[in-house]
Amino acid sequence: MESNSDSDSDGSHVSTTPPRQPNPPPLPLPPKPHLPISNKKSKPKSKTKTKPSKSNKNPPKPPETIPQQDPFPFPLPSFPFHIRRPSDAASSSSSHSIETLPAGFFSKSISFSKIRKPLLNLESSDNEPVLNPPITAKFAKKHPNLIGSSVPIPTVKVLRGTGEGNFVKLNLNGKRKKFLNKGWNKNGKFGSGKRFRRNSNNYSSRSKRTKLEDEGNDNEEDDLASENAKQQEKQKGCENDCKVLEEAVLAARDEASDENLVKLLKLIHGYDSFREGQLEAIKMVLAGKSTMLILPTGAGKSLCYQLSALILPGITLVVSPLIALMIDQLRQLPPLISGALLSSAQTFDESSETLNQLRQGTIKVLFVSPERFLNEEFLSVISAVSAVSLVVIDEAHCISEWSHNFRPSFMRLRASLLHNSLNVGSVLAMTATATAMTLDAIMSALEIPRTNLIQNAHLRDNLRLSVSLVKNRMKDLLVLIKSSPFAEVKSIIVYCKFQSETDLISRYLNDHSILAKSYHSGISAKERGNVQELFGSNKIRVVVATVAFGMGLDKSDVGAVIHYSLPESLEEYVQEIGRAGRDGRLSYCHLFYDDEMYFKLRSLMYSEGVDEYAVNKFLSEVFPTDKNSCGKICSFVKESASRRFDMKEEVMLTVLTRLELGDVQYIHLLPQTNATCVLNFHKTPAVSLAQKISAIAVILKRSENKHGQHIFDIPTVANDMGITPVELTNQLYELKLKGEITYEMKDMAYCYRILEVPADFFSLSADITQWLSEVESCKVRKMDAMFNAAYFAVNLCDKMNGCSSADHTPCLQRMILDYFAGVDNTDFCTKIGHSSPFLRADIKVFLQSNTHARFTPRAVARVMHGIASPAYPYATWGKTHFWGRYTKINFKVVMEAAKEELKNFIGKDML
Ligand SMILES: Nc1ncnc2c1ncn2[C@@H]1O[C@H](COP(=O)(O)OP(=O)(O)OP(=O)(O)O)[C@@H](O)[C@H]1O
Repeated sequence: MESNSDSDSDGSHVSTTPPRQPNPPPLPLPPKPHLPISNKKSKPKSKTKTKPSKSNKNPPKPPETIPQQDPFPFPLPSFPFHIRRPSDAASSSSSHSIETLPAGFFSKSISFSKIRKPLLNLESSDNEPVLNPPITAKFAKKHPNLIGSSVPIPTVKVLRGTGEGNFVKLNLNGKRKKFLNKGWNKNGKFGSGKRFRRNSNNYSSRSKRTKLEDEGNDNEEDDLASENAKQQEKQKGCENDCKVLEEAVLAARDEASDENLVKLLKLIHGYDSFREGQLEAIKMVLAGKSTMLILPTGAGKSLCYQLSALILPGITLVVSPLIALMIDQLRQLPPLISGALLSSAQTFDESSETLNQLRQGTIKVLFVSPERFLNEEFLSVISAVSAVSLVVIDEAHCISEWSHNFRPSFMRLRASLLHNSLNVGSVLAMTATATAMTLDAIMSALEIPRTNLIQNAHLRDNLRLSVSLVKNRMKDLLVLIKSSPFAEVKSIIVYCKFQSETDLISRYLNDHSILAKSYHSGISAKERGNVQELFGSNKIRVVVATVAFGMGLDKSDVGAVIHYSLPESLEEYVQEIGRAGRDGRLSYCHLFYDDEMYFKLRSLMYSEGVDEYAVNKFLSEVFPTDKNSCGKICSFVKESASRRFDMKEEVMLTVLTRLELGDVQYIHLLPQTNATCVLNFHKTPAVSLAQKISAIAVILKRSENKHGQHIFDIPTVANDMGITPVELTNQLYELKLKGEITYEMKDMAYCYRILEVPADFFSLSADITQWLSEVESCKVRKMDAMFNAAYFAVNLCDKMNGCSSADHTPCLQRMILDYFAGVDNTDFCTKIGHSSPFLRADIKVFLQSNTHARFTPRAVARVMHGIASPAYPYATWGKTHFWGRYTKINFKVVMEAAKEELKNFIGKDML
C-alpha cells in the first residue's frame, strides 16, 4: 500500500498540519482495473520470503531513520522490544504466503440513461459564487455583499501591513459607502455618525492626496466637486435606508416577533421568508438561550447568526475551523454589519489593529479560530472591553472526539470558559453533521439543554444519490461524466482521497475534452484561489479535489458531486454531497466504491493511534523530573518530538489539551511558539544594551555565541524572566522596530505552563491511551458504516422503496438518517479478515530482517498495513517487502500477532 502522505484528511489539515510527503507512489493509469495496494514492480530479494506473493517484493533495507530511545525515568511497560539477536529466519519462513482473500463483488451495472432527466437551468447564475480566495481576491462580477475599500471595483481585501488591521466594512447592495458608517456602536446603538477609523482614514488620506496632486487643475476639481455631490446624494439615500433599517432592528430588539424578524430578513437579506429552523434558532438566541442548531448543508445556518448579531447589542464572536472559511463568511456578512477576523496568518500589526478596533467597539462580528482562545491578550480584550452577546461555533462537531473532524483546539470551547471567563450571553453551536454521540458531547461541553436543540433532517431532498462498484475507476468516471444526466451538468466536483489522484484525473479529463482543474492543499494558495474563481465563474466545468475543497463553498449551481474514492465517514459524504444543489435544483451525487480502496482507507484509520508505551514516554517529557517544575513554562519542538514519540503532531496536541481540560488541570497550554531564536545586535553593542534592557541581559547569559550570532531557547529565557514566550517575543519585536536587533525564529514548539505534576503516571497514561483507542475504534466504525452503506445500496437493497439500479436515494437516505440517529449498521457486511495462516511467520521474517530497528507491535502492524508514521516514514519503510501486505486483515489482529512475535524475540534474548 502506498503512503497516506498525500491525502487531505480533513479541513483542519489545511491550517494545522505540515505539508504531506510530496511524492506518493504513482497511481495506475487506465485501463487497469484497480488501484494497487503495493508496488508490484519491485522484486523480492529476501531468501527468507515465505510465499509467492502479489505484493511488492523489495528486500528490507536498513531504515534511514531509526526511532530513538530516550532515557526514561519511569519503569517501562513491555514495549518496544529491541530485537538484539536474530534467529534463523530461513527455517521458519520459507513456506509461508500471504493470504488470498475473497474477491470483490460484481458490480450491478448502472444504466445512466435510466436516471431521470435533469431539471437543470444551464443559464449562468447571477448569484456569483464566492469561494475561498487567497488573502486578497478580486471579483469580476458584482456580488451583493461587497467588502468596502477605497476603490470602486468590488474588492475583497484583508489588509496587510497598512496599520489598519483587517477591519472591513461591508456595503449595501454592492455600493460602496465612502464617508458614512452607520454601523452599530459599542453601546448597541445604530448609526451614531461616528466613522469607522479605516474608512475615515482611507477617505481623508485619499482626498488629501488628490488635492495635492491636482493643485491648480480646475477640471479635476470640478470632477471632484461633482463626485462629492454624487456622494452626498448617495449618502442621503443611504441615510434613508439606514433609518428604515435602524427602526426595523430596534423593533426586533424590542420584540422578536415573527413579523418584526421577517421584516428585517427582507430588508437585510432580501428574502421573503425564513427557511425551516431559522426563525426558531434566531428567537432562541435573542432570548439569550444557548442553542444547538443542526440543519442540512446549504440550509442557511449562517443567516441565523448574521441576523441575531445585528439585533443583539454586544459583539458576536464566530469560531471557525479554517481561515479560508472565515474569509468566506466575512465576505458573506450582510451589509451594515461591521466584520473583522483574527487569524494566525496575520502580522502582529494587523492583529493589534483588529484588537484596537475591538476595544473601540467598532466591530460587530469577529471571526476567530479556536486557537485564539489560548491568547491571553485576546481573552483580556474580549472580557474587559467588549460585551459578547453571542458566541457562534460553526462546524461545532469539531468539539467532539467522536466526530469525523475532531479538532483538539475546539475542546477549549466549553461553557465554563465562555460563560465564566468571557461572560458570554449565549452560545449558538451549528453543524450539518452530528451523530447522536457527537451531539451529546457538544451539548454537554457547551451546557446546552436538550430543550434548546433545533434539528432537521440531514439531507436535502433535491439530491439524487447513486452508487456503483468500480471496475475501471478512471474510465468509469469518464463514462459517468459523459452520460446523462451528468453530461448536462455544468459544474461538477469530483472528490478524491489522494492529492496525486486529483492531478492525474484532471489531466485525464482534459485529455478527453472536459475542462477540469485539480485542487488540494499541496498547491499554492494563489493557484487554489485561481481554481475557485475559474470554477465560480463557470470557466471550468470540473474541479477534481480532495476534502480541502468545499468547506464554506456556496456556489449555488454545483449540479453534481462525484466521489471517486469512498469518503471516510457518512459525515464526510453528507458534507461533500452538500456542495451540490444549493440552489434547490435537482442535483446528482454518485459514489464509486470498491473493496481495495475500502481496505486501504480502513488501514489509514489506524494512522493516528498510539500505544501506552508512547503515551508514557510522552508524559515523562511533558513533566520534567525536576521537583520544582510547577509554574514552569516548558516547550518541545513539534517536528522532532513527533519523530521521537512516533506521534502525529495533532495527536500530541490532543494529549496536551486533555492534560489541560481533563478532570485534573495538569498544565495550562500557551500559544505555540518558536523555541529557538538566532539574534544579531546592530546599533548598540550587546553588553551596553543588556545594561538597559533586562531581556537582553538574560539572553546574553543564556545564549550560545556562534560567529557573532546569539542562539538561545526562548522558553528558557522567558522562564528566567518570569514572563511568557509571547511577552518575550513582543519585547524583541519592539527592539527590532527600533533597529537595535534582528532575529530569526525557528523550531515551532508546543508551549505550556505546568500546574500540577501527576502523582501516578501509569494510571494517567493508561487512561489517555484507553481514550485514544476508543477514538480510533470510533473512526474505524465510521469507515465501516460508510462502506456498508455503499455496499448495501448496490448489493442488498430490495428496491422496494423506490430505489433502482441507478438511483439509490431512498435506501442511502435511510441509512444516513439511521446512522445519525445512532443505529449501528456496521454488522451486515464484514469484509475484513480476522486471521491469516501466514501472518505470524511473515512478521517473524520482517523482524529478523530488521534487527537494527526497534519496534512496538503497533509499528509492526503499521508496516504490514502500509501506514507511514513519523518514526517509520514511507520513504524508508515503504520499500520493505511486507509493506501493506495485510491490509485485509484486521489491524488489531496484526498487532496481536506482532506482540506475540516480539515476545518470542525477547524470550530468546533472555535465554
Ligand atoms: N431564508 C432564506 N431564503 C432563501 N435563501 C436563503 C435563506 N437563508 C439562507 N439562504 C441562502 O442559502 C444559501 C446557503 O446558506 P449558508 O451558507 O448559510 O448554508 P449553511 O447551512 O451554512 O451551509 P453549510 O453547512 O454547507 O456551510 C446562501 O446562499 C443563503 O443566502
